Amino acid sequence: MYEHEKETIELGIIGAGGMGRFYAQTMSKAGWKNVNICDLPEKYESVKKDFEGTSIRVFPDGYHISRRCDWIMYAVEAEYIDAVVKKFGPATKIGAIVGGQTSVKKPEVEALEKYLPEDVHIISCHSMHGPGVDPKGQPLIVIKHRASDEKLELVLKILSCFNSNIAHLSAQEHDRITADTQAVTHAAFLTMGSAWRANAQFPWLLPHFTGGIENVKVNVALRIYSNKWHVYAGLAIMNPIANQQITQYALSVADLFKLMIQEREDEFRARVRQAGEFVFGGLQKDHVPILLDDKILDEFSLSKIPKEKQRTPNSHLSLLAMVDCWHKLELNPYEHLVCQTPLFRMWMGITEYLFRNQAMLDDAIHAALYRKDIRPDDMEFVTCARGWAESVSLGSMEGYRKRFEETAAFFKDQFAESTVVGNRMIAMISKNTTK
Ligand SMILES: NC(=O)C1=CN([C@@H]2O[C@H](COP(=O)(O)OP(=O)(O)OC[C@H]3O[C@@H](n4cnc5c(N)ncnc54)[C@H](OP(=O)(O)O)[C@@H]3O)[C@@H](O)[C@H]2O)C=CC1
Ligand SMILES: O=C(O)C(=O)Cc1ccc(O)cc1
Repeated sequence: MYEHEKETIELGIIGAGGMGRFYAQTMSKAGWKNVNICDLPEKYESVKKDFEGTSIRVFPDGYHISRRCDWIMYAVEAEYIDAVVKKFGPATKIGAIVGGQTSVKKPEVEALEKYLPEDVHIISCHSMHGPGVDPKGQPLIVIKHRASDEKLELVLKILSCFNSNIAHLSAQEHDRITADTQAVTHAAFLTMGSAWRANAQFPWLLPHFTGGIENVKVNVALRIYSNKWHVYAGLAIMNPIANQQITQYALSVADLFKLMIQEREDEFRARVRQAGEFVFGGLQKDHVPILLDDKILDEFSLSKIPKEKQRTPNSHLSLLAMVDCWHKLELNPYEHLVCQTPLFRMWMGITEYLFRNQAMLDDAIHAALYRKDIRPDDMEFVTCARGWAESVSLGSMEGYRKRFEETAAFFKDQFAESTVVGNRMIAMISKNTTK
């Protein structure tokens, strides 16, 4: 397919990190003959070495890419997008198509509009998964920002090699939806990690954090902390809508906690019930649950605790607060599945599981109100949720990095194992992504 284009079109990627390499390799494997990539000039020799023996061409910097390529993708840190496009954008070949892969589109399209010559087309994209995940069936957002239909057609041909589910959105729609699908999800898992660290807990050693949906919490939190901090910082701090949503999440956590410690059972139950009805009440009778059964999740444990000792009740404050947050923001997460990432799907899956399983929800509510032995965990969760929300609203990338790295260091010995288990979990949950 597209044999002529594959021989003649020059594809270019600026930024040879995880995503840039993943794009270059996938395109080259699909038969695109002219795939070009660069990173920073000081990394030229090492990147060249990494691509030795492949047909991918490595260049010293973005000027080389800009001057020769017909399709160009900036795959750099969101924080640097303005500076990098400012530098190389003006050298773009006449009539080329340019876009970015950053996880937040407002700063990206602003930079492209500002620095690219007017005869250049702007079509951005965003794969809704990390570089280690099979792209087949995962959402791939395409943003035709300033381009002819003919150029869009060419971009769709180029991106077809991922076999992803293409969704067309504007930059604004993208940022509104991903604030929920990604930024709040990450905030919840980041909070779990820093709360465990604050309590000096390795959760896989504790009965109330092992088995079933607890395994998702532990694996996903560790997966995030084992990745690059700038990905999470960029999409939270540089997206103004993300800030509002993360702030509401922290507020929901704190409000619920205040009702819990005063044992105001009626109000607490009413608030959880109303939120649950708002989010899940409209589901059709034949709705297929995202997770079929939480027993499936038992096999994704990092724990060595025997199964029969598992399952002591947990308040699931993180999940109750998520549903409360969606309710307060009047936001239906099912409408956002168009931008789902594997981690969001997992998060939705366990939330849906809890709220549609009345016995489990009752146990969680009871534990939240009356089990004093888990209060220290919930108290740290409240503190850390507010800490992350403040860190995002202060807008300091450096502050975010410090918070992130402190917790990452605490968990680092477990990363190798959690990555393997996390990959299996993502493969399981992605099986019916498109359904
Ligand atoms: N990782 C993920 O799961 C996903 C990430 N994204 C987004 O894609 C983008 C890239 O992410 P990812 O690949 O993970 O990050 P990486 O940090 O792995 O890659 C970014 C690369 O760009 C390089 N770079 C920085 N400035 C320049 C420059 N002036 N010229 C050439 N190269 C430069 C960086 O170098 P250095 O490290 O020295 O700064 C780095 O090697 C980010 O915006 C991220 O938000 C999108 C989807 C998924
Ligand atoms: O699945 C997730 O949320 C991830 O953490 C991976 C990820 C990170 C950044 C993106 O822009 C898209 C996907």
